[in-house]
Order: sequence, then C-alpha cells, then structure tokens
Amino acid sequence: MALAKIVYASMTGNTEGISEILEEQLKAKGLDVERIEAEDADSDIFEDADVCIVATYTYDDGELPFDFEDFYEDLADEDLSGKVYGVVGSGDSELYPDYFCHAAELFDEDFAKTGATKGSELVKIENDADDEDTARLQKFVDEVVAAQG
Ligand SMILES: Cc1cc2nc3c(=O)[nH]c(=O)nc-3n(C[C@H](O)[C@H](O)[C@H](O)COP(=O)(O)O)c2cc1C
Repeated sequence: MALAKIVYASMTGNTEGISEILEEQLKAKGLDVERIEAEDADSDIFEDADVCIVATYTYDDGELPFDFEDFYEDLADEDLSGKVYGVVGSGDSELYPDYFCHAAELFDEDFAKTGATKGSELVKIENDADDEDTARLQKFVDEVVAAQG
C-alpha cells in the first residue's frame, strides 16, 4: 500500500486541523498515512514515502515557522525522484496581504528541486479550513493520489 507522509507545523492549531483533514482524505483513498510534526522530522523523513506533503503556516511577514527552518534548508538537497509532492499553506491574507502563505510558496519551490513530481497546485487556506476549503483539499488529495506512477 502506498505511504503518504504529512509533515506539518502549527502554532495555534489551524494547520494541525488541515493536516488532520488531509490524513482522513488520504486514508479514504486507501493510503497509509503518517502525520509528523516539523520539530520531529529529519530532512530524510520522506525517504520511504510515496506521497510527500508539507502543511505550514507563515509567520512574521513571510517567514517559515521556526520548527521548519532546518528541515526547509535541507529539503532541496534530498533526492525524492519517483515520489509525488504537494503543499498546503495556512495564512491570513487580510493582515498579511503581501506575504499570504509565503512559507508554503517557499516549500512548493524547493520541492521542485528534489526531482519529485508535483501532484497538485499549492492550496492556500485562510486561517482554519471551512467546508469550502475541505472540498479544495479533497481535490488536492485526489490529484496527488492520481499523480502516482
Ligand atoms: C506574528 C504573526 C505573523 C504572521 N505572519 C503571516 C504572514 O506573513 N503571512 C500569512 O499568510 N500569515 C501570517 N500569519 C497568520 C498565520 O499564518 C495564520 O493565522 C495561520 O492560520 C496560523 O496557523 P496555525 O494555527 O497552524 O499556527 C501570522 C501570524 C502571526 C501571529
């Protein structure tokens, strides 16, 4: 069975909630799923995964969460060819219009350097996921799963 790993950082719970929705949706598609907090993830965490997902909020005017800094620095050096990736961001476009979900954009760019296949476009969510966002996440999961070889 294919293995999906979701690495996430969450300070106030919004991204954690998003990661839980993703877990549920991926399991419903028949995948094994592991959800790992960024602070517990080494850069080689995706080595045994078929589907690699990062979910992150953005901090301090476009910055990565502190817990993701080391992981992010090393990600582009990993060889993830043959795997599929997808990124989901949570942010606040009203308070931070110029940096909305910027950390998620950074991850999306870096994953492209790993040789992995982009399974779906980046999903940006306004704070916590509502029903509409859950439907967008379902589309994201459907596409990511379908992109596997
Ligand atoms: C100090 C601070 C800075 C933030 N900076 C940004 C930002 O630059 N861009 C953005 O989209 N959201 C920004 N946010 C909003 C958070 O990313 C957003 O509330 C997110 O849902 C938090 O996720 P979490 O509940 O998983 O911690 C900031 C929030 C705080 C408290």
